[in-house]
Amino acid sequence: MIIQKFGGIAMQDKEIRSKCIHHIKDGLDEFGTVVIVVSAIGRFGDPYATDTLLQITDAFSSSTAASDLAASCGELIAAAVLSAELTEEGVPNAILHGVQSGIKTAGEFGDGTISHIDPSSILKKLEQTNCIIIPGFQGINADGQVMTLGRGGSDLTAVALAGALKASHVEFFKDVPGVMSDDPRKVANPLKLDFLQLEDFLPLLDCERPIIQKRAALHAIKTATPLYIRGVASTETGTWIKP
Ligand SMILES: Nc1ncnc2c1ncn2[C@@H]1O[C@H](COP(=O)(O)OP(=O)(O)O)[C@@H](O)[C@H]1O
Ligand SMILES: N[C@@H](CC(=O)OP(=O)(O)O)C(=O)O
Repeated sequence: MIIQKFGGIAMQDKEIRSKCIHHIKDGLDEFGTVVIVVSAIGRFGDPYATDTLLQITDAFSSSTAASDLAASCGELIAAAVLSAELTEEGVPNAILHGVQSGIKTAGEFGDGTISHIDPSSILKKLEQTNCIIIPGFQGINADGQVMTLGRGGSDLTAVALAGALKASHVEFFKDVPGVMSDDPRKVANPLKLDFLQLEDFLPLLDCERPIIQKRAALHAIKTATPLYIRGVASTETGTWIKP
């Protein structure tokens, strides 16, 4: 089993999502079972992007619980869209969201942590289908409320699920071909790295827009989970990051 994570850019439109579906089919062929984690579609200005949802009303500053519930809907919509498009392409799949995913959270709204994952519902569903979609960035707290996991939190969802489900690794699909020696938006012609130790990856995440959430990388160190970061639009070899 592997985990595949598709972020907001990889989910941006149907054309790019068809490339995601190609990677999912490849994952199913090679590894038999794929658990997919999706982020909200697009970036600010796109109708269901996280930053768009967070600005529906300035009253969200008065209720972080309400703000989290609204923000979580972006990933729910993304899961529904990808599920329908996979079905259209002949790939049977199921969505598990909210309490069904077994992801329990603690901490503050807007910046929750995963306290525990009960994998039983996912494992039960995997007896019926080998392709499951989990909306990233969210879990359910001890009071049964939806809580989000901090910006970039779908990465943490993916890595934490890998640990709980004993997946062999997590594949991240990006608008860059892999991890570069520097952010290509900031530095011209950075080198693509083929291999990194998880510890050596951490300093590359100390920037304004890291390639994955730092908390997700720290979780991968804790659970010794290998990560593979690759371009969504190509079959070019990406970057392996291993314990
Ligand atoms: N060292 C790096 N190598 C490659 N990309 C990097 C690096 N550091 C930061 N980035 C940025 O990460 C972006 C991809 O991450 P992001 O857009 O957050 O993906 P996602 O939507 O999948 O979470 C790239 O467009 C790039 O600007
Ligand atoms: N959609 C959330 C969670 C996330 O991880 O998104 P992305 O994978 O697009 O960075 C955010 O914008 O913070």
